[in-house]
Amino acid sequence: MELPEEVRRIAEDIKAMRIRGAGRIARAAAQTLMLAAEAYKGDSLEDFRAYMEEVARLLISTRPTAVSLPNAVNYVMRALREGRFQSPEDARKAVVEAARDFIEYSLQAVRRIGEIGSRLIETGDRIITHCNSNAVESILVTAWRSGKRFHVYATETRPRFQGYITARNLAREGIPVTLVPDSAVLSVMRSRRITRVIVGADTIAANGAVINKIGTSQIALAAHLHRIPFIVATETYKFSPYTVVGQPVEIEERPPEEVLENPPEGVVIRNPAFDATPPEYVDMIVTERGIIPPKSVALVLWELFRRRPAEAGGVKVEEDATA
Ligand SMILES: O=P(O)(O)OC[C@H]1O[C@H](OP(=O)(O)O)[C@H](O)[C@@H]1O
Repeated sequence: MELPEEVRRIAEDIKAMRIRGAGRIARAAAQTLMLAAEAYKGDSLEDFRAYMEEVARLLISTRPTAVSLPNAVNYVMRALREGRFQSPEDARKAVVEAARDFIEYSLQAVRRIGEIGSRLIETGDRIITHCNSNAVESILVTAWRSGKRFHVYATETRPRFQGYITARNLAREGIPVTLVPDSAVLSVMRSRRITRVIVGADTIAANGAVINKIGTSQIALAAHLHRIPFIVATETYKFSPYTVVGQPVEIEERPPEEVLENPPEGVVIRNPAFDATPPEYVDMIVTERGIIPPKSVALVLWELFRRRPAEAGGVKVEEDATA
C-alpha cells in the first residue's frame, strides 16, 4: 500500500525541523506509526508488516543524531516484529497500543524530570541554558511554580535560533530571562556570576558523553573552567544502545543556507547541528529515573537492555548488542 500523504508530510516536517526537539520528534514518530497503522486498508498481515517497516524506515531517515527517534520507532515496531497475530487488525491494535504507551511514557518522563531537576534549583540562581529543550523547560517551570526565584540567560542558538523559543516560553511563565548571543557565554558567565548551566540532550553515549545542539561543548568547557555545575536533563530513551557496542553517533550536517543564504564566492560553509561534550565536563544527568553521574550511563543502559522495554522507557533491546 502507498504511504499516506500525512505520513510523508510529518516526515518532511521533522526533516525541515518544523517538528523539532529530541523528545518531540520521538513522540511525533510514535504518533505517525499509529496514524499509518490506522490508515492501513489491506487484509494481508505480511503486507501490513512490510508497509509499517517502510514507514519506520522513512521516519528514522529524517534526522540522524537524536537516538530518541530510532528508540521510539523500534519500541513501537517491536510489538509488530515480535508479536504473533491472526490478522492485520490484531497487529494494528498492537502498534496503536505500543505507540500510545511510548507517548504517555515520554510525557510523564518530562514531567518527572521537572520534579526531580527542580530540586537542584535555588532561589538566587543565575542559569545559562542553550537551545530549546522541553526537559530543561520542565525543570525551570516546575522550580518557578514552586516559588523559587532565579534568572535565566538563554543563548540565541545560531543558526536556527531555538533560544528564542526558550526565552519566549520562560517569559510567558513570568520567569526573568535574558537572551544573549552564543558568543557571549563566557562573558556572561563571568559578569553575571552564573551559578548553573542546564541543557538538554539528543543522545547520551554509553561513556557518558552528551550529544546536544552545536555549541554545547564550548559552554561546558567554559563552565568547567569556572567550576560552574553543568547539568544535563534527558529522558532515558535518549540513551543510545548502539554506543554500547561502539557505534559512533552520527552528527547531522544541515544545509549551508541555514548559516548564510548567499556566501561570497570561494567560501565554504559547514553547518554541523550537534556536538559531543565529554563526560568529564558533565556534573550530573537528570533523568526520569533519578539523577546520575555520567559514568553511570553504561550501568543504566545495561539495566535498560535487560529489562522489558515498557519498563525501560522505550529503549529497544538489541539482541546482538548485549550478546
Ligand atoms: O527533547 P528536548 O529536551 O525537548 O530537546 C533536546 C534537544 O533537542 C534539540 O535538537 P533540535 O532543535 O531538534 O535540533 C536540542 O538539541 C535540544 O537540546
